[in-house]
Amino acid sequence: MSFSRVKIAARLRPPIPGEQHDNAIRVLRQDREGQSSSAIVVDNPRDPSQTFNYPFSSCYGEFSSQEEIFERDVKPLIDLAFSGMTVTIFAYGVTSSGKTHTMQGSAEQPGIIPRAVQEIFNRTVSQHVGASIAASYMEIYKDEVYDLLGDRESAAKLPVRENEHGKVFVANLSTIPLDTLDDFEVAFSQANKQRSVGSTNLNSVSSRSHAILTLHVTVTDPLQNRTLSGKLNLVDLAGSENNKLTGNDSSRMAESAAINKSLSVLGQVVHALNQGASRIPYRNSKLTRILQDALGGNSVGLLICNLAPGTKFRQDTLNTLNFAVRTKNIQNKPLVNQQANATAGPSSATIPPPAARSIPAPAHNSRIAGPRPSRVPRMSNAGAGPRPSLAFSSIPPPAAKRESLPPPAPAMPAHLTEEEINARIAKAVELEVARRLEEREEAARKERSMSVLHEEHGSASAGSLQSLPPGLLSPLLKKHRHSADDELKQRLEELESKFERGDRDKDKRASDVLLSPLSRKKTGRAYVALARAHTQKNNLQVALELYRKAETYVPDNVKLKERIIEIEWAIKNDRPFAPSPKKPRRGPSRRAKSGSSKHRSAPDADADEDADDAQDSGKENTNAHAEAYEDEDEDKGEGGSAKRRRRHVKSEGKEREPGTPPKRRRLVKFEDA
Ligand SMILES: Nc1ncnc2c1ncn2[C@@H]1O[C@H](COP(=O)(O)OP(=O)(O)OP(=O)(O)O)[C@@H](O)[C@H]1O
Repeated sequence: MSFSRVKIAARLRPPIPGEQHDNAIRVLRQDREGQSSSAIVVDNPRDPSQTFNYPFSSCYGEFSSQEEIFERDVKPLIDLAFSGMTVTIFAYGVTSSGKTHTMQGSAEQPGIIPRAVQEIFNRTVSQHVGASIAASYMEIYKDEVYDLLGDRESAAKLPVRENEHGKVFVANLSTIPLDTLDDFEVAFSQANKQRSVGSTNLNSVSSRSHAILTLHVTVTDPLQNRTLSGKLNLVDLAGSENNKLTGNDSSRMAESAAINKSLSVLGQVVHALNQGASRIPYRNSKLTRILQDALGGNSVGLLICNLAPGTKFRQDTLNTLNFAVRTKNIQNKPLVNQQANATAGPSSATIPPPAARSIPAPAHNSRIAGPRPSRVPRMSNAGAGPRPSLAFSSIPPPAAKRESLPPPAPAMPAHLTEEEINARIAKAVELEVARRLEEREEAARKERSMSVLHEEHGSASAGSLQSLPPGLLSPLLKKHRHSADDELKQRLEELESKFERGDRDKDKRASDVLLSPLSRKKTGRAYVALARAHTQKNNLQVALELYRKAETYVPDNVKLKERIIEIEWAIKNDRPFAPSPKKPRRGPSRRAKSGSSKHRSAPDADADEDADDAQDSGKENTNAHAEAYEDEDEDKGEGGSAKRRRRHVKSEGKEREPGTPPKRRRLVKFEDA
């Protein structure tokens, strides 16, 4: 089976009138040796002389046009929908960051939705005589699903169900056939008037719901006697909200709480997928249930991270970008939805599409029959004007009519044998490092019992660290020297030589092949532990390489980035570097108690923190993004979260003396809080 990672694009909007403009968040583009790269750069809130870099293949700045985004990132995905795949594109970001602008746009600057519809029609007309298009459009408001193509005043809450093939669908959601672009324009404009919007301090037309437009593309392929059913899900998420900034009143607060909760669950789903968890909490919100296919399912995914500019939005931006980094690791397994045509009888390879109910097309311009009336109160759009309508005519026609459909994007490579080998190597590395950590823990425990004082001065583990073998992977290599598995031996040798040479490019490639998110995290943690050992021996250059290596496995780890900056600083200024001494544990951690991982109880608490506490950087904001990344602490109550935030706030505000290394903030560990 082929795998496909969720692709990430980041878009920084320009300042809007009345907003202060500063450069705290910016897009960096570089062209080196014919290779172009781009990144979002954010000033470190605690030290403006330092920055956080988030490299993504698609980064758009304030001058990027709607067309640029569509042509570069969306159009290629439309090919996949025509090949029978499900594609999900979702716009994510804090309120007022430009999600609706990106998805819908305006009459002057049409966004992804009108452009995608036009592109589908262009192709259908010019290339696929047998193609048909249909649409459904729903909103998730306060965790209930409503049909936006029906009469919203008397809308029923729609149930979310699963069909016999495990596909999640919204029951009774209407699907309208679209014969012309006009059909869509009329239905979509009408539906958007019904979408729940409200006015907040940050956005006069703020979306109060998540909106999901699905375009169904059915292509009959008479040559192969099959019908391909592709889908394009275009998702405009409601933005997470910091109620201090939005100035929400009580009714808006209820909406805001629902928005923040669903986004928090989205964060938990992404986190669980990254952890390789056996239970993914899709069912904890309608949003994640409906997006299940896009997150670890059979859909091809594009996440567009919308970012608002300036210091005011910096923490939200960091939260959004950290979410993006986590999402990037999610692997989907795209499937082609195809059915053998009736004359040929059912094909064994057939994957039936989800059993969503279609309703007949209304006559042109006619209202679509609404679902059963309900007593669900209609939410108020008071204080907000309608979103501007779209003008499809303003989208320029394609330059030239294409003669034939470009070949579908090649299937993603699925080197299963390679994966197996990699998994074994990852496991071997993990086991070896775990063994070493255990040895060290044992030694440290003995030492601690001899002298508590000694430990408090940070030298407790020094003796045990001396006993670490000089070669990093050599013991593993030795262990497998007589193994019958030549490929495994060869890969270990490669890893060994790559690492010892410090060949970072190849090294990165080696890290890329360890595919399981859990393995990545564990391996990252292992490298952090080794790096720390070298730091304590003052082998700063080696330690730096090891930390960088760790970063390739856990790229979203803010603390790790900070540690790298600190060591770089120490090397550059020829200063020794002393990691902060480990605080003694007050008692067994919650994780240790639950026995979830023996790595967690390793004595190298700093390393453990380094690998785990990425998202803790500045959680002062009480918005949903921040909550979403606190999801490690699954059973935390709100009080616990607030307590942690207060502690973080307390630790802020101490300025660094010029000429001293950047201080590493010691974060309160979840277990301690
Ligand atoms: N790239 C852009 N260029 C110009 N204006 C933009 C851009 N992105 C957003 N805007 C403007 O910023 C404002 C907020 O954008 P938008 O309503 O799309 O945000 P949002 O993320 O959908 O907010 P919410 O989550 O509250 O619905 C709007 O006035 C919009 O026109």
